[in-house]
Amino acid sequence: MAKQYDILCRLLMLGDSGVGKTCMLRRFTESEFDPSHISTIGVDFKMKTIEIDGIKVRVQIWDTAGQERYQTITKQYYRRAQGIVFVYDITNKPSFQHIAKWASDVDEYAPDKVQRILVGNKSDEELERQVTKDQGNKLAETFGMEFFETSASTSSNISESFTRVTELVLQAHKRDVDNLLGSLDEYLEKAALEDLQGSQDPDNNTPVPVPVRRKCHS
Ligand SMILES: Nc1nc2c(ncn2[C@@H]2O[C@H](COP(=O)(O)OP(=O)(O)OP(=O)(O)O)[C@@H](O)[C@H]2O)c(=O)[nH]1
Repeated sequence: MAKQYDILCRLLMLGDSGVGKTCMLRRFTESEFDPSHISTIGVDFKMKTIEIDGIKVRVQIWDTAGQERYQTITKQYYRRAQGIVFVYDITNKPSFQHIAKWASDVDEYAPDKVQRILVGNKSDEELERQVTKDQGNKLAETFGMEFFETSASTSSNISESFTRVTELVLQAHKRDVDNLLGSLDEYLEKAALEDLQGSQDPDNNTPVPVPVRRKCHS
């Protein structure tokens, strides 16, 4: 059985209801866009495997409900997040103003090492724009985050933003990743050696074990 991925990373999407979190996630994982708005209840997640610097990363992305009434549930997911995608809607100023609140919740409930990016979604709706790109950039700078404008509708910057936050997570966990890859190399060398020895011994029928799935932090 071929190894399917090297590392698992957990991302969390946060932002007001209707900013397009579910659509962004579906665009990234399924290359689809559904214009209807069915509010997420509590949390949901989707997975996608991407390759970064030769490492196969299984990205598990948690999509949270933006509605206030689910906040008690969704906050329970902050603790295990390694990366956060804060999303606002460029055609909805209040959703932009609320980013500060989402960010302060993350400060309170997420691990210190958590990586964050800021995303202004619905960039295809230029005529309806209420938040300028410059305002987005400045807010991101204030919080020390990288900034993207995306469109789940046209797919603009969707893959780039999810890939970037995953890269930031890998960088933040670099030592863990190096250790994992180091032990994988050792393991493969050992397995190859055993395989070679086995092939020289006609009585040796031992199967070569397959690397198991591992996570990128404890
Ligand atoms: N024009 C445009 N519309 C979008 C885009 N992304 C999402 N929408 C629309 O915005 C609405 C809300 O999208 P959702 O993805 O359901 O929003 P959400 O943030 O997941 O909402 P909650 O689950 O309630 O938190 C839907 O009607 C989408 O069609 C986009 O990039 N461009």
